[in-house]
Amino acid sequence: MSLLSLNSMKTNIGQYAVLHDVTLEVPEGGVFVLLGRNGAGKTTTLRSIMGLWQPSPGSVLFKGQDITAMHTADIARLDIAFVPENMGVFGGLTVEENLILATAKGRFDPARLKRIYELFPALETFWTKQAWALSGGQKQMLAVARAIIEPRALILIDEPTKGLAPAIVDAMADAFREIAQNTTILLVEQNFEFAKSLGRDMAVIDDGRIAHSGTMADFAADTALQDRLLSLSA
Ligand SMILES: Nc1ncnc2c1ncn2[C@@H]1O[C@H](COP(=O)(O)OP(=O)(O)OP(=O)(O)O)[C@@H](O)[C@H]1O
Repeated sequence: MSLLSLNSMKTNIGQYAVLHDVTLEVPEGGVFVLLGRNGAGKTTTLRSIMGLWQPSPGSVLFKGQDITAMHTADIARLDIAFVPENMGVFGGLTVEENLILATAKGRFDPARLKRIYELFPALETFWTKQAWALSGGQKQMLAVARAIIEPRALILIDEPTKGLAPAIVDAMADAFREIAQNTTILLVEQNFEFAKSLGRDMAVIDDGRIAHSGTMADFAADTALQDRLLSLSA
Protein backbone atom coordinates (compact mmCIF):
# COMPACT_ATOMS: atom_id res chain seq x y z
CA MET A 1 0.00 0.00 0.00
CA SER A 2 1.23 3.51 -0.81
CA LEU A 3 1.63 6.06 1.97
CA LEU A 4 -0.34 8.60 -0.06
CA SER A 5 -2.67 7.99 -3.00
CA LEU A 6 -4.20 10.72 -5.11
CA ASN A 7 -7.03 9.34 -7.21
CA SER A 8 -8.34 11.24 -10.26
CA MET A 9 -8.19 14.45 -8.29
CA LYS A 10 -9.87 17.45 -9.90
CA THR A 11 -9.63 20.81 -8.15
CA ASN A 12 -11.41 24.01 -9.09
CA ILE A 13 -10.35 27.36 -7.69
CA GLY A 14 -13.40 29.56 -7.95
CA GLN A 15 -14.57 29.26 -11.52
CA TYR A 16 -11.19 27.98 -12.78
CA ALA A 17 -10.54 24.29 -13.28
CA VAL A 18 -6.89 23.98 -12.19
CA LEU A 19 -6.37 20.25 -11.64
CA HIS A 20 -8.06 18.09 -14.26
CA ASP A 21 -6.84 14.62 -13.35
CA VAL A 22 -4.12 14.06 -10.77
CA THR A 23 -3.46 10.42 -9.93
CA LEU A 24 -0.32 9.56 -7.98
CA GLU A 25 1.01 6.86 -5.69
CA VAL A 26 3.62 8.08 -3.20
CA PRO A 27 5.40 5.15 -1.54
CA GLU A 28 6.56 5.27 2.06
CA GLY A 29 10.14 6.47 2.63
CA GLY A 30 12.53 8.63 0.68
CA VAL A 31 11.88 11.66 -1.49
CA PHE A 32 9.14 11.70 -4.13
CA VAL A 33 9.58 14.62 -6.54
CA LEU A 34 6.76 16.39 -8.34
CA LEU A 35 8.11 18.41 -11.24
CA GLY A 36 6.33 20.76 -13.60
CA ARG A 37 6.49 24.08 -15.40
CA ASN A 38 5.20 27.35 -13.91
CA GLY A 39 1.46 27.21 -13.42
CA ALA A 40 1.27 23.44 -14.04
CA GLY A 41 -0.61 22.79 -10.77
CA LYS A 42 2.13 21.74 -8.32
CA THR A 43 1.14 24.04 -5.45
CA THR A 44 -2.54 23.32 -6.04
CA THR A 45 -1.79 19.60 -5.70
CA LEU A 46 -0.11 20.13 -2.31
CA ARG A 47 -2.90 22.44 -1.12
CA SER A 48 -5.49 19.86 -2.21
CA ILE A 49 -3.72 17.18 -0.13
CA MET A 50 -3.73 19.50 2.91
CA GLY A 51 -7.44 20.26 2.56
CA LEU A 52 -6.78 23.91 1.69
CA TRP A 53 -8.61 23.33 -1.58
CA GLN A 54 -11.29 20.71 -1.92
CA PRO A 55 -10.82 18.26 -4.81
CA SER A 56 -14.10 17.17 -6.37
CA PRO A 57 -14.36 14.62 -7.76
CA GLY A 58 -11.35 12.62 -6.69
CA SER A 59 -9.90 11.38 -3.43
CA VAL A 60 -6.84 11.60 -1.22
CA LEU A 61 -5.92 8.52 0.80
CA PHE A 62 -3.28 8.62 3.52
CA LYS A 63 -2.24 5.22 4.93
CA GLY A 64 -5.43 3.93 3.32
CA GLN A 65 -7.66 6.46 5.15
CA ASP A 66 -9.81 8.77 3.03
CA ILE A 67 -8.80 12.31 4.09
CA THR A 68 -10.39 14.15 1.14
CA ALA A 69 -13.07 15.93 3.14
CA MET A 70 -11.11 16.42 6.35
CA HIS A 71 -10.26 19.83 7.77
CA THR A 72 -6.67 21.00 7.39
CA ALA A 73 -6.02 20.95 11.16
CA ASP A 74 -7.17 17.32 11.35
CA ILE A 75 -4.97 16.41 8.37
CA ALA A 76 -2.00 18.06 10.12
CA ARG A 77 -2.75 15.93 13.22
CA LEU A 78 -2.10 12.82 11.11
CA ASP A 79 1.56 13.93 11.17
CA ILE A 80 1.49 15.55 7.75
CA ALA A 81 3.40 18.84 7.56
CA PHE A 82 3.32 21.44 4.81
CA VAL A 83 6.16 23.86 4.04
CA PRO A 84 4.58 26.39 1.69
CA GLU A 85 6.46 28.32 -0.99
CA ASN A 86 6.37 31.51 1.11
CA MET A 87 7.84 29.41 3.97
CA GLY A 88 5.20 30.39 6.53
CA VAL A 89 7.56 31.65 9.22
CA PHE A 90 6.62 34.48 11.59
CA GLY A 91 8.97 37.39 10.89
CA GLY A 92 8.29 39.19 14.17
CA LEU A 93 9.08 36.12 16.28
CA THR A 94 12.46 34.67 17.16
CA VAL A 95 13.73 31.36 15.81
CA GLU A 96 12.92 29.78 19.18
CA GLU A 97 9.37 31.21 19.22
CA ASN A 98 8.75 30.05 15.63
CA LEU A 99 9.71 26.53 16.65
CA ILE A 100 7.69 26.58 19.90
CA LEU A 101 4.58 27.51 17.91
CA ALA A 102 5.16 24.51 15.64
CA THR A 103 4.95 22.07 18.58
CA ALA A 104 1.67 20.66 19.84
CA LYS A 105 2.41 21.30 23.52
CA GLY A 106 4.87 24.20 23.45
CA ARG A 107 7.79 21.98 24.51
CA PHE A 108 10.79 20.66 22.63
CA ASP A 109 11.99 17.10 22.64
CA PRO A 110 15.71 17.72 23.40
CA ALA A 111 16.83 14.96 21.02
CA ARG A 112 14.87 16.44 18.10
CA LEU A 113 16.16 19.92 18.85
CA LYS A 114 19.72 18.58 18.87
CA ARG A 115 19.10 16.96 15.49
CA ILE A 116 17.75 20.25 14.10
CA TYR A 117 20.86 22.08 15.32
CA GLU A 118 22.99 19.45 13.58
CA LEU A 119 21.03 19.76 10.34
CA PHE A 120 20.87 23.56 10.42
CA PRO A 121 23.60 25.03 12.67
CA ALA A 122 22.56 28.59 11.72
CA LEU A 123 19.34 28.13 13.68
CA GLU A 124 21.28 27.57 16.91
CA THR A 125 23.49 30.58 16.15
CA PHE A 126 20.48 32.83 15.53
CA TRP A 127 18.20 31.22 18.14
CA THR A 128 17.17 34.55 19.70
CA LYS A 129 17.06 36.54 16.46
CA GLN A 130 13.75 37.56 14.88
CA ALA A 131 13.02 35.60 11.72
CA TRP A 132 12.70 38.68 9.48
CA ALA A 133 16.42 39.32 10.02
CA LEU A 134 17.48 35.87 8.74
CA SER A 135 18.79 35.34 5.22
CA GLY A 136 16.50 33.64 2.67
CA GLY A 137 18.31 30.34 3.16
CA GLN A 138 18.09 30.57 6.94
CA LYS A 139 14.36 31.35 6.73
CA GLN A 140 13.92 28.26 4.56
CA MET A 141 15.87 26.19 7.11
CA LEU A 142 13.57 27.51 9.84
CA ALA A 143 10.52 26.60 7.75
CA VAL A 144 11.79 23.03 7.32
CA ALA A 145 12.76 22.85 11.00
CA ARG A 146 9.20 23.83 11.97
CA ALA A 147 7.96 20.90 9.89
CA ILE A 148 10.22 18.38 11.64
CA ILE A 149 10.22 19.70 15.22
CA GLU A 150 7.82 16.84 15.95
CA PRO A 151 7.78 13.38 14.33
CA ARG A 152 6.13 13.41 10.89
CA ALA A 153 5.03 10.67 8.57
CA LEU A 154 4.92 12.94 5.52
CA ILE A 155 6.24 16.40 4.70
CA LEU A 156 5.01 18.36 1.69
CA ILE A 157 7.61 20.92 0.61
CA ASP A 158 6.93 23.53 -2.06
CA GLU A 159 9.95 24.76 -4.07
CA PRO A 160 12.39 25.12 -1.17
CA THR A 161 15.36 26.14 -3.34
CA LYS A 162 13.72 29.10 -5.03
CA GLY A 163 16.09 32.08 -4.95
CA LEU A 164 18.74 30.34 -2.83
CA ALA A 165 22.50 30.43 -3.48
CA PRO A 166 24.09 27.15 -4.71
CA ALA A 167 25.94 26.49 -1.43
CA ILE A 168 22.67 26.77 0.52
CA VAL A 169 20.93 24.50 -2.00
CA ASP A 170 23.64 21.86 -1.38
CA ALA A 171 23.18 22.16 2.39
CA MET A 172 19.43 21.81 1.94
CA ALA A 173 19.92 18.67 -0.18
CA ASP A 174 22.08 17.11 2.58
CA ALA A 175 19.42 17.94 5.17
CA PHE A 176 16.61 16.47 3.06
CA ARG A 177 18.59 13.26 2.53
CA GLU A 178 18.96 12.92 6.28
CA ILE A 179 15.31 13.76 7.00
CA ALA A 180 14.11 11.28 4.35
CA GLN A 181 15.72 8.40 6.23
CA ASN A 182 12.71 8.29 8.56
CA THR A 183 10.13 10.61 6.98
CA THR A 184 8.59 10.59 3.52
CA ILE A 185 9.08 13.85 1.62
CA LEU A 186 6.85 14.95 -1.25
CA LEU A 187 8.96 17.64 -2.86
CA VAL A 188 7.70 20.10 -5.46
CA GLU A 189 10.59 21.53 -7.46
CA GLN A 190 11.59 23.36 -10.59
CA ASN A 191 15.31 23.00 -9.88
CA PHE A 192 15.86 19.76 -11.77
CA GLU A 193 19.48 19.24 -10.65
CA PHE A 194 18.44 19.48 -6.99
CA ALA A 195 15.43 17.22 -7.55
CA LYS A 196 17.50 14.69 -9.46
CA SER A 197 20.01 14.36 -6.63
CA LEU A 198 17.27 13.52 -4.13
CA GLY A 199 14.34 11.78 -5.76
CA ARG A 200 13.82 8.05 -5.98
CA ASP A 201 10.38 8.23 -7.56
CA MET A 202 8.96 11.17 -9.47
CA ALA A 203 6.13 12.53 -11.54
CA VAL A 204 5.61 15.45 -13.89
CA ILE A 205 2.44 17.48 -13.78
CA ASP A 206 1.44 19.49 -16.82
CA ASP A 207 -1.70 21.58 -17.21
CA GLY A 208 -3.32 19.99 -14.17
CA ARG A 209 -2.68 16.39 -15.25
CA ILE A 210 0.03 13.88 -14.41
CA ALA A 211 1.93 13.67 -17.67
CA HIS A 212 4.56 11.15 -16.55
CA SER A 213 5.49 9.11 -13.49
CA GLY A 214 8.29 6.65 -12.85
CA THR A 215 11.73 6.44 -11.30
CA MET A 216 14.03 9.45 -11.19
CA ALA A 217 16.84 7.34 -12.64
CA ASP A 218 14.83 6.60 -15.80
CA PHE A 219 13.62 10.19 -16.16
CA ALA A 220 17.11 11.62 -15.59
CA ALA A 221 18.42 9.42 -18.43
CA ASP A 222 15.75 10.55 -20.91
CA THR A 223 16.67 14.08 -22.02
CA ALA A 224 14.07 14.07 -24.81
CA LEU A 225 11.32 13.44 -22.26
CA GLN A 226 12.73 16.14 -19.97
CA ASP A 227 12.75 18.63 -22.83
CA ARG A 228 9.19 17.77 -23.81
CA LEU A 229 7.74 17.92 -20.30
CA LEU A 230 9.86 20.57 -18.62
CA SER A 231 11.15 22.66 -21.55
CA LEU A 232 14.58 22.49 -19.94
CA SER A 233 16.28 23.47 -23.14
CA ALA A 234 13.97 26.48 -23.67
N1 LIG B 1 -6.17 31.51 -6.04
C1 LIG B 1 -6.20 31.29 -7.35
N2 LIG B 1 -7.18 31.80 -8.14
C2 LIG B 1 -7.22 31.55 -9.46
N3 LIG B 1 -6.31 30.82 -10.12
C3 LIG B 1 -5.30 30.31 -9.40
C4 LIG B 1 -5.19 30.50 -7.99
N4 LIG B 1 -4.10 29.84 -7.55
C5 LIG B 1 -3.54 29.27 -8.64
N5 LIG B 1 -4.28 29.54 -9.75
C6 LIG B 1 -3.98 29.11 -11.12
O1 LIG B 1 -3.87 27.69 -11.12
C7 LIG B 1 -2.82 27.28 -11.99
C8 LIG B 1 -1.88 26.38 -11.23
O2 LIG B 1 -1.26 27.14 -10.18
P1 LIG B 1 -0.22 26.49 -9.17
O3 LIG B 1 0.19 27.55 -8.22
O4 LIG B 1 -0.75 25.23 -8.64
O5 LIG B 1 0.97 26.15 -10.19
P2 LIG B 1 2.48 25.74 -9.89
O6 LIG B 1 2.77 24.57 -10.75
O7 LIG B 1 2.69 25.59 -8.42
O8 LIG B 1 3.25 27.01 -10.44
P3 LIG B 1 4.56 27.78 -9.93
O9 LIG B 1 5.70 26.87 -10.21
O10 LIG B 1 4.56 28.99 -10.78
O11 LIG B 1 4.38 28.07 -8.46
C9 LIG B 1 -2.17 28.55 -12.52
O12 LIG B 1 -2.68 28.79 -13.82
C10 LIG B 1 -2.61 29.61 -11.55
O13 LIG B 1 -2.72 30.85 -12.19
